[in-house]
Amino acid sequence: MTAVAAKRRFWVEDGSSVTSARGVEVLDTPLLNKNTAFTRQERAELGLEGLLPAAVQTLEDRVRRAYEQYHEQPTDLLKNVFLAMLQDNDEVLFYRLLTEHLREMLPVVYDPTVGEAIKRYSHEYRRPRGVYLSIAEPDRIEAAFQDLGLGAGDVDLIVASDAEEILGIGDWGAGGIGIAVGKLAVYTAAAGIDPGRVIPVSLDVGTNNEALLNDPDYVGNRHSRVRGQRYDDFIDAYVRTATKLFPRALLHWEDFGPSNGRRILERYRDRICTFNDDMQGTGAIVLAATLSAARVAGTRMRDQRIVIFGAGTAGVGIADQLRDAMVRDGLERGDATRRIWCVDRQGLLTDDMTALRDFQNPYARPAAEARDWAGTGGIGLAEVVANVRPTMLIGTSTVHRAFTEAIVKEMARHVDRPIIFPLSNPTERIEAMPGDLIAWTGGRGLISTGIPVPPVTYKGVTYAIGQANNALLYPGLGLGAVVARAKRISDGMFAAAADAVAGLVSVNTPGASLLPQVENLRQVSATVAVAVAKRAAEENLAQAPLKDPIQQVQDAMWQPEYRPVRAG
Ligand SMILES: NC(=O)c1ccc[n+]([C@@H]2O[C@H](COP(=O)([O-])OP(=O)(O)OC[C@H]3O[C@@H](n4cnc5c(N)ncnc54)[C@H](O)[C@@H]3O)[C@@H](O)[C@H]2O)c1
Ligand SMILES: O=C(O)C[C@H](O)C(=O)O
Ligand SMILES: [Mg+2]
Repeated sequence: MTAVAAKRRFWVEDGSSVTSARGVEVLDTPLLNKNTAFTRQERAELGLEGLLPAAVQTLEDRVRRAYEQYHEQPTDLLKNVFLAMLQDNDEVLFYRLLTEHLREMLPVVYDPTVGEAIKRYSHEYRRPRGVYLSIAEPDRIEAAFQDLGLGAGDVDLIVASDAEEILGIGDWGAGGIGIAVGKLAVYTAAAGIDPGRVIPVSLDVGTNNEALLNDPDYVGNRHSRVRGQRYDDFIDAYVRTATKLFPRALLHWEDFGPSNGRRILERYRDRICTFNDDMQGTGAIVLAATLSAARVAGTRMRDQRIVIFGAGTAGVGIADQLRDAMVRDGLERGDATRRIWCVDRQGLLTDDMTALRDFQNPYARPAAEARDWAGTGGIGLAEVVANVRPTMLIGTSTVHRAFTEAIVKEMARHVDRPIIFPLSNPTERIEAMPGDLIAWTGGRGLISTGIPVPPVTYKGVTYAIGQANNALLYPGLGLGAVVARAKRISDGMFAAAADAVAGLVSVNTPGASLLPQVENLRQVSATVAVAVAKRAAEENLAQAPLKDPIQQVQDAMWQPEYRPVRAG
């Protein structure tokens, strides 16, 4: 039985969990199990007396021991596996430990170690978590969800991935469930989304990763990726079934390939409550970091000249939100678009190129503009930077070390405070390390990264590097949507979320971070949630009354505490 399937074994009444389970079944239900923290009375009532050692311990005792055991794990991957086992055994303990040590453990549960765990998924596999939907059996989708035993009002959030572009590490097939599980752990740790009301989903449409196809241990469908009508019908069957069975659920899309991510979002965004995290969550957190950077630089949004390296799902998602922010700052849409230059594998995207993706087209530059820019190898990033003299350089390319010393120094020659965001994840994909960027710009660079990095000291100033990762944004967005019971997720809700994050940052001291610190993730998420819920109400998208959004958001946050358990 999966961890999620076990949920139907209990319900909550007056702050207590009431369960029909007895004995080992209680210990096997992660959201019910308190292990040595069950009281004598609970042990008697639930048939646990012979099954536990004598001591009755507290959650604090259990956290202390789990923290010691965590430190006995020799590698980050084994720490990740240890935490997954804890989550499958005692979810309250897992979340309490994670919440108390967020800065230390977020990189293990989430980016960057989650990437390694996904690569190793079939080998480290111990037990299932979530719902695994197979393209071979689209008519079994409903039955698969029903196996969870959850009712129509029981689910707030579903995170689904087809795993075609996991972080910057490509196609990892069935292992992609790991990104859905990781994102959901962050939703709970950061925003108090109730872990009993969420579902991680693997949409297994095959994989083009030959190492997996030839790995005897691989646990997913062993064929190449299905595309075209069959793929679309499968996604459609997932959306229809999930929204029919769980009409209150927000559908979050994660790590789809560029040919599908945007298409899927465009098809459903005006019909159901849904968003794509890589495009929209990323766009909004990068906008927040940009607003802070512009404050430090003393410049306006409308005056930025922006080069985006890697015009895929995330890169163009960022372009869209920066363009919209320039429009809000007074530019015409066309003029705002013209302040953005996108560079991809084929170099600068220009309007004479025939193979551009639909979503890249709006950003294609007139070919005539760049006629004289070509160096020996065409119009690459170096030529674009030299000619555009950008104020901002954003990396979403997955190309490690693409931001070379020569390119960065050239950029820094023409602008006082160069804004440089190497956003590719995980660590082995990042376009440049912050220490180098600070040194190459003589401390003038305004830097933010997707992975967590330690502060950099340069010439006596310590630079805190804010993590421009969508983890600072989507948990609060989700919580705000849940509290407002939003019908849709609008562009306005992302803009409100970005403003809320930027509003929490004080950039007055030299070297200050452009984004709030990860330790403050719960506060950040609560603030974002309030802003998102209010915006939903203003746009008539809220289905729940919002009398006191600040209190409503607080009340909605699940806390990692043991509840009393009664036999029922
Ligand atoms: N910090 C964040 O919150 C965040 C959010 C989303 C994605 N990302 C990261 O951004 C990266 C891209 O993710 P995505 O979902 O957009 O993937 P994607 O596959 O949709 O886009 C990557 C783009 O980079 C281009 N590219 C690849 N090699 C290139 C090269 N040599 N030169 C120029 N362009 C090249 C690809 O053609 C593609 O258009 C990943 O590393 C991912 O982890 C970070
Ligand atoms: O998962 C992350 O760390 C951020 C982002 O969604 C990504 O795909 O890289
Ligand atoms: Mg992602």
